[in-house]
Amino acid sequence: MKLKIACLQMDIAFGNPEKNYQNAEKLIEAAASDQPDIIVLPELWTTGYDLTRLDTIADKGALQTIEFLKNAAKKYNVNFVGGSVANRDDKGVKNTLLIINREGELSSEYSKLHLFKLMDEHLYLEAGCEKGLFKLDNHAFAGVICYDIRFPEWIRAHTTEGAEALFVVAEWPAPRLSHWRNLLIARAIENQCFVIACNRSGSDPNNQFAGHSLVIDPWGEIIAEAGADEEILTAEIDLKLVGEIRKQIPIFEDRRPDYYK
Ligand SMILES: NC(=O)CCC(=O)C(=O)O
Repeated sequence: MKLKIACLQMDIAFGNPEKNYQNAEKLIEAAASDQPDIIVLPELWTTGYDLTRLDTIADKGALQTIEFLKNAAKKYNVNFVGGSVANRDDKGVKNTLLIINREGELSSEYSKLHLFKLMDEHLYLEAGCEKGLFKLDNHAFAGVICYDIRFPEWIRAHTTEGAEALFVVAEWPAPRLSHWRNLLIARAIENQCFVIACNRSGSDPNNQFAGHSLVIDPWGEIIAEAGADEEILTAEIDLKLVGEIRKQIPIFEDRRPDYYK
């Protein structure tokens, strides 16, 4: 039930997928030396928020990134919550989270449901329409993307279906660092689940990003927190704690959904 996690809090090169693949390769190799069970990457890690150039830099069908992560998963025997990529198909570009298991298979995908207007996502991206539930090593998890954490009802829709840990991949700007920390802690407490949140570091032409990737337990205690710069944040989580806390304060039994949606 114990899982070792490594969050790659990358500094993302703006609009430069090749440079980002190289950096990710280096960080994955370094993280793998500690034999983690799950490596997590941030949001839009191949392109950053270079949205005006998605026509040329988005990953068609996310195929290049899927191949990249599959190879790394097999090489290092590790699962990936592989961050999100700008994923182009005939209808447009989605912001898609990729889940790759340690056998090197694409186990699941989730496209960001809530588009963030403050960073122009609605002008360049298509929203997803499915939940981010997935399984790795037989454990039930959920994955969401950045702005999604402002929608507690969306996260709840995953934990009522059994998710024991919530993975969040993000490009969260520094001016709202306090929102990032408080929202993530709140999601952990109200859902009695682990929260593993991987943000990026560095800056792009429009934003300075916060870093401060976090691993939070189901009691709302911070187990590990990164600084502002590029780093690999590691932590060990014990999923047994989820059942214990849900038994102690049985909120999922005590809910009154007839009175609220
Ligand atoms: N990339 C994002 O979705 C950013 C969300 C954000 O900054 C917020 O305040 O919410």
